[in-house]
Amino acid sequence: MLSARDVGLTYGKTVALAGASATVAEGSVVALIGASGSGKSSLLYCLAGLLTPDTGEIRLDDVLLNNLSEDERSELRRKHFGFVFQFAELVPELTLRENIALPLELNGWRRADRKKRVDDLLQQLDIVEQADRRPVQVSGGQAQRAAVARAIVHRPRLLFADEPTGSLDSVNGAIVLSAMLQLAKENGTSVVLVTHDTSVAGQADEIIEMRDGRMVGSE
Ligand SMILES: Nc1ncnc2c1ncn2[C@@H]1O[C@H](COP(=O)(O)OP(=O)(O)OP(=O)(O)O)[C@@H](O)[C@H]1O
Repeated sequence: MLSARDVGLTYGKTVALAGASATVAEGSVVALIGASGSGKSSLLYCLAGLLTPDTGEIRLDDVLLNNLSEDERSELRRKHFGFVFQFAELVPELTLRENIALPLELNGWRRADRKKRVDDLLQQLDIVEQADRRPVQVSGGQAQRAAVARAIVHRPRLLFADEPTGSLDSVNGAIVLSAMLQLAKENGTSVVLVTHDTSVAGQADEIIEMRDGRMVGSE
């Protein structure tokens, strides 16, 4: 469904990706692992249409992402992609409930449908009591669970997660990860996950190990 072929990306003199390829099948969980600086996040951002590679192709079904305009790419992300980053990156002025509802507002969901969907997720992620607090008024694990809810609330086809458990202790990390993977499965969402943690990677359907900007084994 989503694929990168022979992707190259440089930042000035730094080669971040040197012919990286990857395929994400419908409904599967793919973990990107590898040493610091090996290009994991760069590949994730290229796959997600947040960065445009210098060379190579990114395709979603038959659509070549490289050829889309910035507006077309952001519409694709808004409708079909969800994102979880290491630090929840919620909007600080909004409550957890309001943060989670944001993608639904942007996608034009009706108020009653928004409320039902957000209430369901608050319950599934066990943050009902914190729903009307702002991010600074909840724990890191609760904020990250809200970030997972926000990433998946509009039932995206793809969820991109960059070290989603990296800022949490192991107990909270495990809770966030299992919630994320379970929700993804229920929604038929594929997941692309960058992680340093082998126990996290172990829960993926497929592991892609990066070294020097490409997949290990493809040199
Ligand atoms: N915005 C940027 N400007 C300049 N160089 C960058 C930028 N982003 C990444 N790089 C460089 O590109 C290379 C690949 O970075 P990338 O973040 O993809 O690696 P990573 O495997 O995700 O690393 P980490 O595990 O440390 O996050 C690194 O050498 C990095 O320093």
